[in-house]
Amino acid sequence: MADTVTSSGTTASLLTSLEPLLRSWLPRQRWFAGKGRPVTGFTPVSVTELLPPDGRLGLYHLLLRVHQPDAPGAPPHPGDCYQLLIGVREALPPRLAPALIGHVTEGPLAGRTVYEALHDTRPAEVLLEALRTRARIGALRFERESGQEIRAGLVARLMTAEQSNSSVVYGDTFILKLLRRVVPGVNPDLELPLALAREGCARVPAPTAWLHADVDAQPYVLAVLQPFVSGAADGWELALRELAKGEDFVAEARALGRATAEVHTALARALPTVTLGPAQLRLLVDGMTERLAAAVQAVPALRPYEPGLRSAYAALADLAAEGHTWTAQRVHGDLHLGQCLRSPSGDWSLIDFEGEPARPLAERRMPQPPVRDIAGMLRSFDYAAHSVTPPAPDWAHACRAAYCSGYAEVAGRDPRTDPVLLRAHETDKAVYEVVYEARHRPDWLAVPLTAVRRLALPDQEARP
Ligand SMILES: Nc1ncnc2c1ncn2[C@@H]1O[C@H](COP(=O)(O)OP(=O)(O)O)[C@@H](O)[C@H]1O
Ligand SMILES: O=P(O)(O)O[C@H]1O[C@H](CO)[C@@H](O[C@H]2O[C@H](CO)[C@@H](O)[C@H](O)[C@H]2O)[C@H](O)[C@H]1O
Repeated sequence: MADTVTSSGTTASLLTSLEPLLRSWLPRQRWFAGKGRPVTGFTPVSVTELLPPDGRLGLYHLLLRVHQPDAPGAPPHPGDCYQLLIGVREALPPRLAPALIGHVTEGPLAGRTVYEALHDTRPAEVLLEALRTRARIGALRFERESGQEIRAGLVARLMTAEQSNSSVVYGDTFILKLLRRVVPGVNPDLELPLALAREGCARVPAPTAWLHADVDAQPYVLAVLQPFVSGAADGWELALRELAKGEDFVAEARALGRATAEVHTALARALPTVTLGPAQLRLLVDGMTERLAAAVQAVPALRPYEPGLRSAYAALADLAAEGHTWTAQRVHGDLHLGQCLRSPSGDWSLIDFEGEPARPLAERRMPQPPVRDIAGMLRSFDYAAHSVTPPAPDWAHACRAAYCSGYAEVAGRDPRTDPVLLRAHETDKAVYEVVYEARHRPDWLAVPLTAVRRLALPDQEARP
């Protein structure tokens, strides 16, 4: 552990007290990626006292490596590192009951209650104030983009929607996304919006400030503050609303296609692009094939479709062998309707450039064919249409076509002109979704499995 800044004596006691409480609390959090395996222990990566516990409220920032038995067949892993903001109080007021982690029974903090401090306004406001003043506390570095101001005294509220990370809204002005599972290195959730903002692309809220830590000479991006798009609705809720009314979503799908193309065009200007020749395409296909094999192990319901799904990748390998090449660039990496925000004036923004949370950071930062994001959105229209009763495949088909047309209007190239590349990427995404749902929302598993059945059929190349 690098910098540890606490009042004397409280660190060891805090960690000892927390261990049994976190063992049962952590696996219940939506953002906890190690579900299904017991938590066997912790190693502190960094512990920073933000408020001493001698007053009414104590506040700790923790980076904890969480130990779990390795998943069956997986290579040995040191354990994921999670970011926690822990509050300490004498007792919790009723409004904070959902934030309870547990009651400390031993040591200097005995009799106190520890809780998830992001639910509490004062701790969340401590973070904003630190960003506003560019504070340095222990290993924590609170940074603010030059020329960007933060007004003092904005009131905090935690966003209640369960996500991969946790977000706090300040007034109606800013939103702070606190990353939960953190890895050292450049984080695309800061890197890409900053690059886009500096490129003048208005389709992404520009980062105002961010938190990072240097631990054992390793940089960690921990949180990003952006302007809050007030009154926005996300594409997923809008799509479901239209489906419920029996209305199409074609105009919005086209606008989303245009917005995606604008972001892709700006990313291609701001960051390097590469040509994928036979060797790189081989690696791309190998990656897809390996992910499918791992997914079949994890979710046996995929097994009957494995040969059909493999044929999607084999078709891409054949084109590569014939000498086809494609351009790759930095992309969003996990684009779906929930990542698209429509402002009250009707403008679309894209958010959450973290990529697929389960993938290694180096992989998420690699240039990829832009069709990867397009496939994500096409899957999302299909998701919406298959999450209602009765399913509405024609609704999805119309959205998918309109999205591709909108994309082509801006990018000058229609993704449907590359059906083999598109099918391979849609297949890869559907396989990812099967694993994601099996792990996080088993009740939803049938939705991507429906797509898997379709994508495993050999005549899919002509779609959408
Ligand atoms: N700039 C923003 N303005 C308004 N709402 C936002 C903004 N950024 C994110 N949100 C809301 O916060 C939610 C979570 O943000 P996101 O970046 O997708 O986090 P996660 O990685 O946890 O999914 C989004 O679904 C959206 O509703
Ligand atoms: O938490 P993130 O937004 O980073 O993304 C993860 O969770 C998403 C679900 O919340 C998941 O998306 C899948 O479900 C969506 C509907 O809830 C659907 O619109 C998407 O098309 C579908 O992939 C996403 O895959 C996962 O990475």
